[in-house]
Amino acid sequence: MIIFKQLLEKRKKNMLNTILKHKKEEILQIKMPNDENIQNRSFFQALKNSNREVGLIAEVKKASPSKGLIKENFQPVQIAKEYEKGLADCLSVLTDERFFQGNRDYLTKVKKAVQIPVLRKDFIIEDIQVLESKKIGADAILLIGEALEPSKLYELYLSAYEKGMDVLVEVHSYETLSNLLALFTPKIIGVNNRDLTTFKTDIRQLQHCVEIIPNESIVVSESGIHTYDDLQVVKKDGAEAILVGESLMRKESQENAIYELFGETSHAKTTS
Ligand SMILES: O=C(O)c1ccccc1NCC(=O)[C@H](O)[C@H](O)COP(=O)(O)O
Repeated sequence: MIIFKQLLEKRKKNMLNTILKHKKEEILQIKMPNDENIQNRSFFQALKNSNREVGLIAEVKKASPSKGLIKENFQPVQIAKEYEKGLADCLSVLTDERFFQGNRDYLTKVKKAVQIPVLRKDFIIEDIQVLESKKIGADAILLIGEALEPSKLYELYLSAYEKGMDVLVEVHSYETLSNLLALFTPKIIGVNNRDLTTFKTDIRQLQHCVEIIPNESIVVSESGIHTYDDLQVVKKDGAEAILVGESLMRKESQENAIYELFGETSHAKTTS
């Protein structure tokens, strides 16, 4: 039993590396899709002018390495439409197939079915994936500080903006953030409450980073946000937006799940 637990821990510890190793192989097989040519939407502006005091990026997430299968009978377009009805500001769609049971076609279908901006949630490490993201209709991509050298991340960041997409620059640690800020100021900074090497999640992670985040960057708190009380905690720590997947996905109605998370009883636009 102890050996089994140790093996499980070891496997979890290496998860980010395992994913990145697989991505490097996957990139060699990318078949560039036809250009979907769907009109670009500003992810940044949608968060800046959010429907609520704290903006919401609602994630379309079937499964994850830490939780396994999250949503049986997964219908990405239906979920996305419900999120939009619930006044999510933006959507995040997981496109990684191996570890999250996502698909790049899900993103394209979702983008065509809703009016709000869509983030491609994947592990982007090479420019070819940035181009691919644009072609499938992404309005924004995720770049992970713990997965990339700062200079590489900046190169991909510039490439995304050149192509008309926004970037959610995600970090977990103060150190990663501080190294990136020495190079440039991302327009949108996400602090992931989940350590991607151990899966340990602490919704107070933002408090370690917030003091060095420049005023002009939008601050997003990501992962592990389940309740209205969690939302109050991250808001108090400085979150201007949240990225939520699992807790919304596990509910029967994604629309009602949003109201519940924000402590709302009705479909009211609550920005003052
Ligand atoms: O979710 C995971 O298990 C995971 C494991 C390894 C790398 C990334 C992972 N998740 C990506 C995310 O950042 C989350 O999907 C996102 O922030 C939403 O988190 P949650 O609300 O906890 O589903």
